[in-house]
Amino acid sequence: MVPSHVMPDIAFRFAGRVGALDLALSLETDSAGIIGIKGPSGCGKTSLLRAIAGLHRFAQGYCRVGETVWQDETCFVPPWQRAIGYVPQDGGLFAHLSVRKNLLFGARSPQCRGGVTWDEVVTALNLHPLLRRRVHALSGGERQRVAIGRALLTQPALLLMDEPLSALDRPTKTELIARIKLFLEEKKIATLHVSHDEEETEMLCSTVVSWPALCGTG
Ligand SMILES: Nc1ncnc2c1ncn2[C@@H]1O[C@H](COP(=O)(O)OP(=O)(O)OP(=O)(O)O)[C@@H](O)[C@H]1O
Repeated sequence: MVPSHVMPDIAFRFAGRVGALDLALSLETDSAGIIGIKGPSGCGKTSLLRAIAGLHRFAQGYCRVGETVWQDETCFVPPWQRAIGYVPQDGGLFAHLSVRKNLLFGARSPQCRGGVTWDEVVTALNLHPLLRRRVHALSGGERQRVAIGRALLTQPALLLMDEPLSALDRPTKTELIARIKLFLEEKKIATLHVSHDEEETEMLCSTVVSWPALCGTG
């Protein structure tokens, strides 16, 4: 297994308003690994992932992954130019397309740089039986596997996962977590993972950051 210290480090500091909340968040890591983010409902975890993805712009922000700066006082890199794989809470799949076409959409992303192959992703997430299916005919857990696969195929430097396994039963989830963890570590994909399931977080993540530790330091 490849040690997590070879993954790119992450540094961010955001401050600003989301809805009725004033948020100040910061985190700096020497080695990113798979970082779990815990916190009460509504504290801003999704907003944080959206800010890192470039989908929400805090009034003040700084965000760097490895050597690459995505936001600071002088620059704001648009979402499509960030090497991000984002798995939103609802999966964000295209309902009118097949699973194969959803996955290909990730693979065709302009941020592709190689490293993660189609076969590896399809095998790791056991997507072979689903490839011809339409998204609207999938179960919630199947959709989540496809959403993770699509995000991985974009060859992300940073993977953002928001409740990615919430629709899975415990045995399936346990098996999938082991496969995903191995995959992310082998491919050195730094990851931020949000979940209310403490067991999931404990199994998947190398580090867990609680919301109070993230807040008030920005
Ligand atoms: N587009 C929006 N407009 C206004 N308020 C918003 C918007 N998005 C989120 N909020 C508010 O910002 C706060 C943080 O929301 P966010 O979804 O980031 O929290 P969360 O920690 O991910 O919650 P959960 O664990 O329930 O998913 C909440 O009070 C929410 O109501």
